[in-house]
Amino acid sequence: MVLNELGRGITSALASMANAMVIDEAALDECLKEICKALLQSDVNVKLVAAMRSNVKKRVNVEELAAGLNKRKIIEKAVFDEICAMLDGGGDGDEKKAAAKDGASGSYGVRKGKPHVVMFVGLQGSGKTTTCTKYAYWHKKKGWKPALVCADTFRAGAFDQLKQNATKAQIPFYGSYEETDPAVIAQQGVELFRREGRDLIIVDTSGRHKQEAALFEEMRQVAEAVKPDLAVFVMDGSIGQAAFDQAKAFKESVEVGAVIVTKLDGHAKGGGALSAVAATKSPVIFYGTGRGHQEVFMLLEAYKHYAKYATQALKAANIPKNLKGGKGGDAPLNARHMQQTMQRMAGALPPQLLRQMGGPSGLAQLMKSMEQMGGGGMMPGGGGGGGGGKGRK
Ligand SMILES: Nc1nc2c(ncn2[C@@H]2O[C@H](COP(=O)(O)OP(=O)(O)OP(=O)(O)O)[C@@H](O)[C@H]2O)c(=O)[nH]1
Repeated sequence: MVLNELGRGITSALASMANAMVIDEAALDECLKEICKALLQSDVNVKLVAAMRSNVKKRVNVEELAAGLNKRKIIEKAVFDEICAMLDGGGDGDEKKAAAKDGASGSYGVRKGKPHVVMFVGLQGSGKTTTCTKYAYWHKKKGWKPALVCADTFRAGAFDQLKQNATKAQIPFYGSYEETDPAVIAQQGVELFRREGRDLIIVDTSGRHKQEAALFEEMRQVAEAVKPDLAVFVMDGSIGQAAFDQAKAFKESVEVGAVIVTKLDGHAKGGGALSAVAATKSPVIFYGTGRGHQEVFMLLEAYKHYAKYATQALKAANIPKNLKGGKGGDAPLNARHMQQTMQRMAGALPPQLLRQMGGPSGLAQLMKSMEQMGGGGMMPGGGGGGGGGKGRK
């Protein structure tokens, strides 16, 4: 996946700076140049890249840093924070958008104990219908009672597609072959499933493009009819630079609170996602990596992506490269050491990112999942990083 290449590019830029004889303005500039190159190659908007560079430069004045301070650590932390800010959209502190407290019980913006309506919006063919079912299925596995409503009256066959997906995933659905007003169908479906006690009602809408004013008006009417707790902007990972304008147009019409990037199993560079994050000020919550409803390791994929940056946090928190214990460094970590490591790592992560990961317990769970996946990419020095970290000062 191209995101891995981005992760590698960033890690290797930081590693070469760390290996420089002297960390001065020139070394910082060289490191930032490499990071910017990696971001641009991944299709991240040039303005965002420039802003990231200038923010890091504003935060770190290498020449003025007092002697004795660990310049490498300060620079890594600044880069890490700025990249995280690109990912999580900054948020607006709105309670309803607060991340789920327990990463295992719900995804971003939905919490157990209260019914939710989640509306999916996006361009034609971005993967809304497919992702609706994946999203429903993912939550069903976590004990939710999801239901799907097809408010796409524009594309012939949309209802049949949703019906087919929902049937395979064994999730109740609602739609109509006769009714032509999507707002009416959406309202009827939401009311029906509310009566049935469903706690996650997902409304799929037609694909539309920002030039289509009438379709945008229709989307506003659907939102007005169902008053979603969360509107999710679904974007094709290969959309690239166009993501910013499109996402912005959606955000101006409905209160988009989260982004899902699809088709990252293909050749998509994925960097456009960061533009959508910037335009909607909302975080990426899932990644779609396939057509089937069971390809629902999306949150884990997102976590994996965060993990790249969490790796930087581990370094910034000065946690040893090798998390294994014992004299030879080969024994498994004991529980106490692991807990201490988690605490230090949690302390080094920006609070918002930590919240998205489900707090310290979500972070611990993530570490465990990464271990189970056998990648070791989460662990510093455990693969995935460039350079191996020798000769570091
Ligand atoms: N490879 C891959 N294909 C995907 C993914 N998500 C969706 N697709 C495919 O993309 C195509 C469009 O997906 P849909 O879910 O129909 O998209 P949509 O946004 O609902 O489409 P409209 O309602 O026409 O706007 C379908 O062929 C899906 O199988 C993904 O993550 N990976």
